[in-house]
Amino acid sequence: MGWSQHADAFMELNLRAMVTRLPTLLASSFRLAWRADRRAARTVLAAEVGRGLAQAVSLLAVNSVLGRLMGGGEVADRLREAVPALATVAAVMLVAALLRAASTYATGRLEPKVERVATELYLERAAAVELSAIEDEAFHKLLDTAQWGASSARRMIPIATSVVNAGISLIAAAGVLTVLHPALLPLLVTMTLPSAWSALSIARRRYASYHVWVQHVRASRLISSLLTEPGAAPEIRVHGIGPFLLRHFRAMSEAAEAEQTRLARLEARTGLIAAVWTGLATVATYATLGGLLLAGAMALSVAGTAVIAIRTGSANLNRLVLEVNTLHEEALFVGDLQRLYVEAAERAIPVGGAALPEEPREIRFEDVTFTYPGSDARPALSDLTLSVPLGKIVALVGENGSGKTTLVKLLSGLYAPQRGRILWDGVDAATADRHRLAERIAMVAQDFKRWPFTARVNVAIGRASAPLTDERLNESLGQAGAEDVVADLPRGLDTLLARMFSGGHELSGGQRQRLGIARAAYRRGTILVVDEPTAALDARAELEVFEKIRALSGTGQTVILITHRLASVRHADLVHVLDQGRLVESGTPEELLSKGGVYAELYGLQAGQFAAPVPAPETG
Ligand SMILES: Nc1ncnc2c1ncn2[C@@H]1O[C@H](COP(=O)(O)OP(=O)(O)OP(=O)(O)O)[C@@H](O)[C@H]1O
Repeated sequence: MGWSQHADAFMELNLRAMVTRLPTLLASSFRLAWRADRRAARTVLAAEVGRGLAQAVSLLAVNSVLGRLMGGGEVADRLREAVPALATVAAVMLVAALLRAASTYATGRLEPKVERVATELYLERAAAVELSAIEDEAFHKLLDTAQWGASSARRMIPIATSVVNAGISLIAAAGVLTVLHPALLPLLVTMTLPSAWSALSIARRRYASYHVWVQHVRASRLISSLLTEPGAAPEIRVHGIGPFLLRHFRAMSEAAEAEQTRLARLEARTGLIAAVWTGLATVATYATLGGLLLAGAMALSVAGTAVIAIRTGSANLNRLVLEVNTLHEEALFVGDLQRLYVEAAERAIPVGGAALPEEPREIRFEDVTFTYPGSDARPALSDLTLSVPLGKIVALVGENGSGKTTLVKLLSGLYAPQRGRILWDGVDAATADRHRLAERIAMVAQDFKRWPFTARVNVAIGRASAPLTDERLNESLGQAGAEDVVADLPRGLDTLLARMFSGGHELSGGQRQRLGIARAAYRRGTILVVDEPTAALDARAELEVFEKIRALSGTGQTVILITHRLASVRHADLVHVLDQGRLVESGTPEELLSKGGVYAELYGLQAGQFAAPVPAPETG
C-alpha cells in the first residue's frame, strides 16, 4: 500500500538525496506559510536572509579588528585603528538582534495558522470521501498516520526558518574561510559529516519503526479508551472485563517500550561512533592550522579569524544537518498528509452528475450484485431485481444478514453496485448527482448517531443547512411522537445529550430512537428509510411510531421500512422478502400470507409465539 512504499522511499534516502530534496521541502513549507499568512511569511524570509548577511559582515569586521590589533605599532594606535571595525561589529549585532525579534514574532504568528489550515483541509477532505473509503482499512491507516501531518507542518515552519538561517550563516563562514585559506573549507566539512550521518541514521530508524508500530499504537489507544468509555462501562463492571483489558494494555505497552529501548541502544551506539569520528577530524583541523602557522603560510591574526570562522561554520553546519534532518522527518509526516489530500480527493464523492427526475415514480434495482469492498464473503446482494414505488410504504423483510440494510445503503447512494443498475425512472443512479440524491433521503439507520449536542440540535442536525425554526422542530417531534421525550428532559430541548459533560443527560434506548425518527422527519427528505425503527420501543410506543410512519406516507412521503416485526408490516403497500442477498418474494402482505412462502412462514412463527400455551409451573 501507499504508506509502505513511502517508508521504502525514505529508507533509500541518503545524504545526497536529502540535499537535493531540500529546496522542495523548503518551498512546500513556504507555500503552506504563504497560504496561512502572507505578511508573516514575507517577514520571516526577509529577516532570516538579513541575519545571514549580518553574520558574514560581522565575520569580516572581526577579521579586520584582529588584523588591526595584531598589526605593528603602538597599542593605542592599533586600538584606535580598530574602532571603526568594532563599531561595525556592534551595529551588525544590533541589526541581527532586531531581525531575530521580527522573525520570532512572525514565526510564532505563522505556526498555529499553518496547523489550522492543514487540519481544516485534512478534515474537509476526510469528511467528503465515499463510505467505502472510510471503511477501508488501508485508507484508515493513512487517516491515522496523516493526522500527525498538520502538527508536523506547524513544526516545519520554525525548522525551515532555522535551516535558511543556518544555511546562509554557513555560506558566510565558508566564504570567509575560503578567502583566508582554501585548505580550511574541506576540513570544516570533514568535521561535520559524522553528525550528518548519525542524525540521518537515527531519523531513518525512528521513522521505519513508527510505520511498523503505528497499528500497535492504534490498538493500544483503542484499548485504553475502552476502559474509560461510558458505553463500555456497565459491561466492564458487571462482567469484570477491566483486568482483562488492563492486562492487554500492559502487554502492548511493554512491547512498545522494548522497541523504544532498542532504538535508544542503537542511537547511543551511532552517537558514539559519530563522536569519535568528529573528534579525530577536529584534531586534524587544528593540526593543519598549527602546521600552516609554523610554516609561515598564515598570519596569526588570520589564524584567529579562522578559528572563529571554523567554530561558527561547524556550529552552523551541525545545526543545518540536524535541522535538515528534522525537516525531512517532519516532511515525511507532512508527506503522509499530502498523500491523504490526494487520495481523499480521488476517493471523494463526485460532485455534479445527471439530474434526477423531479418526481420519480419508482426506483428500480436491475440485476444488482454487490459485495462489500475487501470482503471475501458471498455477495451481500445477488442479481437483485425489484421495484420501490415512490409515495408508498415498502417493507423489506428477511432474516439476519439477508441484505436489507445493504439494499437501502445502495439506494441511498452510499455504495455503488459492482453489477447491475439502480434506476430512478430510467436515470441511472451511478451517473446522477450524488449530493442531490442524498438531499432526498432521510434515514434512521440501525446504529444512528447520538450526537453529543442538545436535544434541539440532535433533531435539527437532520437538515443542518436549513434555518432552525421552532415550528419545523415541533412538527418533526410530533411526527415522531417524541414530544413526551422532550417534555421529560430536565431542560427540554436545551438539554445536553452527552452524559460525560456536566449537565449532560442520557436517554433510554426507546427515547433515543424516537428522537432519531424526529431527526429524519425534520430532514423532510422525500424518501424516509427506517431500519428497525421500533427495536427499542415498548409495545405501545411501537404501535404509535408505526401509526406516525403510516401518516407520513399519507402525505406523499415514501417510506422504506426494514423490520423484523411482521405485524407492523401489514400496513405496507409492498413487501420484498430477501434471503441471502436474493429476492425470494414480493407482494402485498395479504398476497404473501395467502401464498404460503417465506413471509407466511416467518409470520406464522411470530404469531405462534403468542398463541403457544405458557407451560404451567411445576408443582412439588
Ligand atoms: N460494512 C460491511 N462490510 C462487510 N460486510 C458487511 C458489511 N455490512 C454488512 N455486511 C455483510 O453483508 C451481509 C448483509 O448484511 P445486511 O446488514 O445488509 O443484512 P440485514 O438483512 O440488514 O441484517 P439484519 O437483519 O441483521 O440487520 C451480511 O452477510 C453481512 O455480514
